[in-house]
Amino acid sequence: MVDYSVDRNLAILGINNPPVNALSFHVREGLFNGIKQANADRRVEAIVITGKGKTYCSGADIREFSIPSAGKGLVTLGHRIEDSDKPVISAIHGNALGGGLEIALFSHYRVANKNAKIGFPEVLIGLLPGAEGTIRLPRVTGLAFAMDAIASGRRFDAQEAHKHGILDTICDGDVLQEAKAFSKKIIGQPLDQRRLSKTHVKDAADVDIKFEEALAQIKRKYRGLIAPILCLKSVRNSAKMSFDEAAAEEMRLFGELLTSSQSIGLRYSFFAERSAPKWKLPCGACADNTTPVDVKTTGVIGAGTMGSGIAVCLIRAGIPVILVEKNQKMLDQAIKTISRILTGSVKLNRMTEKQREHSLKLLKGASTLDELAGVDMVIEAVYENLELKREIFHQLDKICKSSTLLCSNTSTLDIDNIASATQRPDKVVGTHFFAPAYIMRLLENVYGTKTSPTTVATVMELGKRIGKICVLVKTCYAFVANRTNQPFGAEASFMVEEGALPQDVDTVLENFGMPMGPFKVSDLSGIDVGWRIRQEVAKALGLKLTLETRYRMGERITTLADRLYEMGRYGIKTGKGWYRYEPTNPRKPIPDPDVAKMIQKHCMDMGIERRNIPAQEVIERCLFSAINESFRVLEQRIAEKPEDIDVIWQYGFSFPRYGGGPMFYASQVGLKKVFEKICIFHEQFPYSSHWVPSDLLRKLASHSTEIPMDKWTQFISSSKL
Ligand SMILES: CCCCCCC/C=C/C(=O)SCCNC(=O)CCNC(=O)[C@H](O)C(C)(C)COP(=O)(O)OP(=O)(O)OC[C@H]1O[C@@H](n2cnc3c(N)ncnc32)[C@H](O)[C@@H]1OP(=O)(O)O
Repeated sequence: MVDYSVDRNLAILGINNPPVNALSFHVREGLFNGIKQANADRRVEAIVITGKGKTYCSGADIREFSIPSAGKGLVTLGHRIEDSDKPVISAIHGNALGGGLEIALFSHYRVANKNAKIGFPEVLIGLLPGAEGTIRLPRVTGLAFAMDAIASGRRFDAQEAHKHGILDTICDGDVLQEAKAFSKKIIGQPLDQRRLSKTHVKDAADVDIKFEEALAQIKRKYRGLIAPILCLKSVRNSAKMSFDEAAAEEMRLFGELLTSSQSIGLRYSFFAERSAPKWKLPCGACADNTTPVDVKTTGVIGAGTMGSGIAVCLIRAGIPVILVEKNQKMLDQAIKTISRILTGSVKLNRMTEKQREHSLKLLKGASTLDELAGVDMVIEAVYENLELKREIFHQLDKICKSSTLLCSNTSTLDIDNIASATQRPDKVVGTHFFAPAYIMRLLENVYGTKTSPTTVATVMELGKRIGKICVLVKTCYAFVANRTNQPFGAEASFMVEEGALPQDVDTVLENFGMPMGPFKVSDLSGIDVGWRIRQEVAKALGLKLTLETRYRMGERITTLADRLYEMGRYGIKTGKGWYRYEPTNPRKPIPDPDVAKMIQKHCMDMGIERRNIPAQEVIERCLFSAINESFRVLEQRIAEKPEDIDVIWQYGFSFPRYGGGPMFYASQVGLKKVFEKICIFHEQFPYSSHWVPSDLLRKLASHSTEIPMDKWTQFISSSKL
């Protein structure tokens, strides 16, 4: 794990732990022994720590944090490095992150390649740089930089690190050669001033002001998160306490964070996000054994909000788009909107003006499908109507070259049904983007019964190219995202009917960690949008909708949202929805007594007795109903693994990252407790089929011990299939 070699008067310790050279136990041991050996070796005058392969070191092994001896030995190793009688130079290329940067700060000198990335990302997994990082960095850079870097977790480049004194030199080429040349200048120089534990924080006198400034910013930016605050406190200690006292306190704070539920959730989320792109089909095809085809040109059908947003994603990533819209006025409007979105990106420094111009050149408007004959991939984004989509796919099948992939941005409709309108069902797939498509990171890719592995590989790869987090799911009504979110929204509305007000439900869920409650989301996305979908579904089922009912086809429903629609309250766009909005601050929701009156009248008319709904009930009914549906989705193999569902909730519905997602939340509450509560709600609300307990959940909950998440799906084959 650490290769030891001697090159003339230099000992080279090469960290060799692919893929990211994490500081796992054997790496720490190897470095410790290497330093010892080099100090005992008469030939050696200086020691270089470097990384084999693509990177120097990306930090502690995050998986080891779940075992009791987490990170033990890193500080001991660090002290061994700093105390070395022979100078130690860290030669950095690729990444020096977290514990990797700490090893560099224990070293006496640091040289780096100009492309290296440096940082303390621990806060992103709910921790702080607990191997004296919060005590050492301010001694090098001063307090303001250290507070910002440690509490934000951002990665910065070698130039910035050099400017702030973290790096002694940066080079263009091979960093090991640079370290060798550098060693000639420093061999024989006294080391004491190079040992950061012997130095002081230069701007210590300003610590209180800087702390208060940074704290105010952190509280605004990272609402509800503990780690950024403890990061700041530990940096403050570096200026107020002796080195040893601050280091001891840092270790205590690290221990507190390590066992915090936020860090446990964030560490889970780190790996869940990385597991999502590792798709697998029932036939055995998977990401590792399937090659995607190269997509050079694309077409997008429909220049509405979704189509325009998807076009932005593609052209921004350098992929040409033909945007087809038969209504010329809409097409012109969409092209203007796309241009405006890209101008916004320039203003936010997310792209340069030159990149914006280049992207816009990749966009071509067209009025007929014939223009799509030669493209490699088409994404249809017309409104949610099965017959319309089938007709479009039928035509595309005749127009497009035989290799063209045909994708639908449907959010609910069966992919098999759409694919059966073509002679190429193997090349038909769902690509479900989330609004606004150019902002939301999730792409829910949906395979049908006949979708080929190559088609799946291609949409997964395309998603990655355009910067999305892709999750693959199997076709069914509403797929995973909307299907598991539906009961969550339904229960929120039922509770308003039973006694809560929209703002009560929103506040509880926001306190839980959702950035916006469901009623604020509904106002943002448009009450008319939901209304139109309900009308379409009713039309397809041949149903006549009425406001004066509580049941439809044996299921409990609520017509509260339809009543708002009838009142012309479409949400933010009309200045009124579940809330009201002042023209002076059109995005700020204000609880509206008119809505409360409407709700009360509705309840009176429908004979519903209102009651107080406790906060705990709001959380349990919203989340447990979604969890129950999620277990069904797993059971039916619509989602391959629980992590996929959680990633969908994080990136599609902004579930707090530290909460993991509904499945992780269920694992933390305990499946037995979740199951028992679901059974109670099922008894209480017999007309909501989302409360019928999932068989898989029942099976898992019946075990005497909690079954870990990675074993959940094993219980499907042994029971139902
Ligand atoms: C008293 C005790 C005191 C102890 C104090 C300890 C203080 C130190 C704490 C730390 O160092 S915490 C870790 C800090 N480092 C990070 O958070 C880095 C996390 N990794 C990344 O940001 C990225 O992985 C990367 C390094 C930028 C590389 O990105 P890339 O896109 O190239 O690859 P990935 O797909 O993300 O990763 C590849 C592979 O590697 C796994 N992995 C990455 N980093 C770690 C890690 N630090 N520990 C364990 N595993 C890691 C990642 O999960 C991927 O593997 P698979 O999941 O695909 O199997």
